[in-house]
Amino acid sequence: MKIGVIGGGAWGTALAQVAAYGGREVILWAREGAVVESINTAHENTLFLGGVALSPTIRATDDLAALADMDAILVVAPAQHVGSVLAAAPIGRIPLVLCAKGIEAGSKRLVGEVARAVHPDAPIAVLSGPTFAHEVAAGLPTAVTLACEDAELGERLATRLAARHFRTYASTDVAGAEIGGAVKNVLAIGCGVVEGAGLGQNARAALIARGFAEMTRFGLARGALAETLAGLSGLGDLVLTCSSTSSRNFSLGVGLGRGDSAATLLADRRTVAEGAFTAPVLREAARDARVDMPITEAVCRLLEGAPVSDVIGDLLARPLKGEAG
Ligand SMILES: NC(=O)c1ccc[n+]([C@@H]2O[C@H](COP(=O)([O-])OP(=O)(O)OC[C@H]3O[C@@H](n4cnc5c(N)ncnc54)[C@H](O)[C@@H]3O)[C@@H](O)[C@H]2O)c1
Ligand SMILES: O=P(O)(O)OC[C@H](O)CO
Repeated sequence: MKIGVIGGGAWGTALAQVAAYGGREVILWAREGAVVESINTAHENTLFLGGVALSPTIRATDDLAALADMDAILVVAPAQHVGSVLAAAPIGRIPLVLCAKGIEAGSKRLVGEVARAVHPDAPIAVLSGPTFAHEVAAGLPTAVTLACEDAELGERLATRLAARHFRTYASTDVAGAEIGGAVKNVLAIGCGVVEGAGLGQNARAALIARGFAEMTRFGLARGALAETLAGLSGLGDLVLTCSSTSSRNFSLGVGLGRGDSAATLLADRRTVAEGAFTAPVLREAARDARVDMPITEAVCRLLEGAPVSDVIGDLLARPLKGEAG
């Protein structure tokens, strides 16, 4: 099976490394000439995943046409850029495995909806779960959801993309897998704020639990299955991302919690913190669906510059209610 990867950031590179196990050839498209050069000459992505020795069977290119005869393509560009990158790629009927976690600003579309609009003939799958790129690239174990409406194709992709340390669990709930990954990034910013503002570990655990309630309400309203939201791509990834400064979203929140502005924190980064872009559009989508998402609303206010003490005070001052509500 010939596997292509679109996106030469940390996750695209780590997934190329997984796909290359057993000596399989992988072609990775990267936007940056420096990434292409570094992978092809030194077998390392010094810009986004330095220190990891990559398989020599991974070949990098800056030409999307090189992906024209792949059996499957992993799409690992940031969510806001998936539409533009895919529009320039020769996809036709090649199955697309979407690995970005976010919602497109403006259109309010999940990444799968974006891909379907650009390439209506391409089968769509989603790969998502608790996966820090540096751990996966180092061969540490994890497990992910591989969701595809076509169950047979999903099983085939799950089998082909699995490795000894990278377990894939097949599902047919594409929306559920996508919503978990998109929403957890926003909640991770909130948990980072709790850390940065020194609000304690009880507060972080409470925020994870109430955040999961929020993710579930939104997911069910958008047709997701509860078991997907409680699985690897939902709760599993939520717990990971809300617990570690290895998360770009969590660490952005830590900075906000210490009183830095989002503009300052984001200006210093080459890497993507998807939650910062997903939060405002998730708030809009939740309001459209009449789903109450107070933590998402709070994260949006923090990103917009509201003082941490005001936002936390307002969250805590909301009327008490039943836990199931
Ligand atoms: N890094 C991880 O541990 C990890 C794990 C799972 C999922 N993801 C998801 O994978 C996706 C990609 O993240 P990453 O960590 O690989 O990226 P990264 O933060 O390592 O690198 C940034 C990426 O954004 C790309 N980019 C920047 N501007 C662009 C533009 N205008 N058009 C197209 N591409 C542009 C860069 O080329 C680079 O590939 C995100 O949705 C992220 O949430 C990341
Ligand atoms: O660094 P983050 O916050 O983008 O998280 C990376 C992955 O999504 C974790 O599964």
